[in-house]
Amino acid sequence: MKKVLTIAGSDSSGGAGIQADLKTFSAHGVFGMSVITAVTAQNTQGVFAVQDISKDIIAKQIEVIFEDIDVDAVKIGMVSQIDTINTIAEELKKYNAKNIVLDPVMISKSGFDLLRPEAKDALIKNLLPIATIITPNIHEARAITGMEIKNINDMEMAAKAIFEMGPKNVLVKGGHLEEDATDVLFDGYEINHFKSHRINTKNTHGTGCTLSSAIASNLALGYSIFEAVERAKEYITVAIEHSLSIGKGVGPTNHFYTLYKKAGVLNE
Ligand SMILES: Nc1ncnc2c1ncn2[C@@H]1O[C@H](COP(=O)(O)OP(=O)(O)O)[C@@H](O)[C@H]1O
Ligand SMILES: Cc1ncc(COP(=O)(O)OP(=O)(O)O)c(N)n1
Repeated sequence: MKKVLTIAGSDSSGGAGIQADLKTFSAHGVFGMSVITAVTAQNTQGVFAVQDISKDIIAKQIEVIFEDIDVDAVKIGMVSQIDTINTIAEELKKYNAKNIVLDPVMISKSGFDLLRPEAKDALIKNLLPIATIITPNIHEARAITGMEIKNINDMEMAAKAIFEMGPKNVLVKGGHLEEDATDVLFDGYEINHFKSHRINTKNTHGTGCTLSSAIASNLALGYSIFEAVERAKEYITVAIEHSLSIGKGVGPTNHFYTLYKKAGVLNE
């Protein structure tokens, strides 16, 4: 069985972060493992508190996994602060980790800083260059490049600018634009678009976490970058189409639809 590690924060309400990642891994039939970087007190209405985990225990979690288990892919999500970022970069380099999917989480949909503003430069300098693929949303692509992004053409320009910072592939996600939900992939040679219709729902909590974990799962399973993104886009589209009205705010994506549909035991 392929083994995939998520290095990310915990979302107490289960819609984003580590919890979304592990659900996505299971739905892809890969074995999920986790290194927790921070614990958030969060629900569908917002993020209310964060406790960062110390760099020593983050390093130890990574070390004991890599010393024991062959890791086929790594997804990096919420990294919170400078110490955490530098520790993750050092450890992943030490173990020559492969198939690294970096979701450069910065601000939650409710407006909470999941990355401290002063840590942005460390993320760009130390995590971008080790990423097999980075998956910024429009806001994150703007923060990384300083460019205005208002349409697909701007997304393409931003993807090319981020590529120059070191990652092997860049996927700029279009979930926050108003037209169709088109994501733009640049692999250093060509641009590809992954387009779906915009689904009219308020329940989009954890979409970025789900997409990046699906890409990591597909890379672990041996798909190329193009195929991994294509399959992940199909997965997130179904997960949003059948998203769940759980809680009073922005509900989560649905990982069970794909899983149970495959098993023929769908119980909506
Ligand atoms: N309303 C929507 N309809 C269809 N796809 C969406 C919608 N919102 C987001 N997506 C897709 O979900 C994925 C995550 O995108 P996005 O919401 O931009 O990321 P993030 O959660 O990091 O802000 C992308 O593939 C995007 O195109
Ligand atoms: C612990 C944790 N990690 C990441 C996020 C961000 O999730 P994302 O899918 O980018 O979108 P929203 O959660 O902001 O809807 C998070 N909220 N919590």
